[in-house]
Amino acid sequence: MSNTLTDKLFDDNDPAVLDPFAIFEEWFAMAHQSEPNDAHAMALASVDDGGMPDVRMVLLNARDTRGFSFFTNFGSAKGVELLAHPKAAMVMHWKSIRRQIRMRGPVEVVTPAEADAYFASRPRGSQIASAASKQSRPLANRERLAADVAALTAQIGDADMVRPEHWSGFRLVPLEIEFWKDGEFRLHDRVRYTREGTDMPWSAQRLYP
Ligand SMILES: Cc1cc2nc3c(=O)[nH]c(=O)nc-3n(C[C@H](O)[C@H](O)[C@H](O)COP(=O)(O)O)c2cc1C
Ligand SMILES: Cc1ncc(COP(=O)(O)O)c(CN)c1O
Repeated sequence: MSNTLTDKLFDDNDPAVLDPFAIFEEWFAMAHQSEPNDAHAMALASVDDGGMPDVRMVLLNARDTRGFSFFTNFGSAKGVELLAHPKAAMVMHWKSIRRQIRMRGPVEVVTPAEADAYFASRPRGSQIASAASKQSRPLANRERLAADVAALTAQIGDADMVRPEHWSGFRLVPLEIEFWKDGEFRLHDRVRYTREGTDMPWSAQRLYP
């Protein structure tokens, strides 16, 4: 008899509703053991003013009982899209364990203190890069980027790098979390957790693969 959360998740004889954040942690820990790199990479989807979906990879940074955060340039395509339409979907797929987790829900901007703390933890080179890069806007050539980085580096000297206003984080607050585990002949296991709001209880539903 084994009793991982995953066993319970897919046990039809035990209808207990689990904490999906805890299941996430179990899978995420497994992924960290087996993925060659970036187990915390996720595809993040947003939508533009025309309703056209957009997607790109970001790194999952902080996570807690509120939700799942990532950091970026707020003038980037994703920044502009999420500020205008603060809802997102994300998916993580770990090839090494053949599992997928997807989530959807509203996004909120992290607090300045949270953004400052994460920014301060990054290597100085990354701090300077995110201040120098006008992410997602046209760049004439690579030389221009190098010159911008060099100018900023000289300007700062030995001073601490302060987080630029345009660089912060979003937190995806999931109202849906789906767990998918590969099965033989495409007969996968899927269970979707949903809740009506952040203060509402989760319910779970198995889905056809
Ligand atoms: C594995 C991986 C992780 C990435 N993580 C981030 C990230 O955390 N934040 C970020 O702004 N861009 C990240 N990027 C770059 C984005 O995928 C994307 O190129 C950039 O943010 C611009 O996207 P946008 O034009 O849709 O805003 C990452 C790319 C890869 C491949
Ligand atoms: C442009 C950009 N910004 C931010 C990140 C997130 O990583 P970190 O905060 O560790 O630099 C990445 C990761 N690839 C990135 O490419």
